[in-house]
Amino acid sequence: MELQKMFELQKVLDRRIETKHRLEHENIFDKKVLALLVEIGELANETRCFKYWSEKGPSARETILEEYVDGMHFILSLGLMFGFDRLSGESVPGRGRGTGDLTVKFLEVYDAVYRFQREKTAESYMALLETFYELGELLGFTREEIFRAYVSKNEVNHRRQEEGY
Ligand SMILES: O=c1ccn([C@H]2C[C@H](O)[C@@H](COP(=O)(O)O)O2)c(=O)[nH]1
Repeated sequence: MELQKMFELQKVLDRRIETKHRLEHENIFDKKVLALLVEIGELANETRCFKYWSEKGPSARETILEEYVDGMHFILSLGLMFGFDRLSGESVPGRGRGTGDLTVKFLEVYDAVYRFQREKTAESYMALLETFYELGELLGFTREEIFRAYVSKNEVNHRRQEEGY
């Protein structure tokens, strides 16, 4: 299943980054949370959904998808820190809430991140993953598309580590 495969790829990338940057004994939880919050902000910026003062439209779909999977990287990475990859099972059941206002959904995602940061429970993690998938659905991305874009960005991230990014 896609989610399980993404967790596997994320584990390999994270190990590589941690070894290269000597982070095996560091607690980088807060940095990962902040990195995720920044990625969500970058994604919101590309959609321009909240820019009521502007007439410019959103960025290209591909650009938005790439920002989305950057966020997915950090969500998976956070889950791996607590072994929640094993809990996620076969699939994340969509609550069918991938509809509605994009701005509201972004705020729900931020809320889910903060809740997970406080609680660090399997339940709050699954809620975060679900809300993030709902955001993806609202942006018009299928799970297959998300998976393919994730794999491709994961490869880019490996290359960047090779090149001393
Ligand atoms: O421990 C980490 C650190 C970074 N990334 C990935 C996630 C994003 O795809 C990308 C962020 O890179 P910037 O372009 O924002 O520097 O790096 C990880 O997967 N794991």
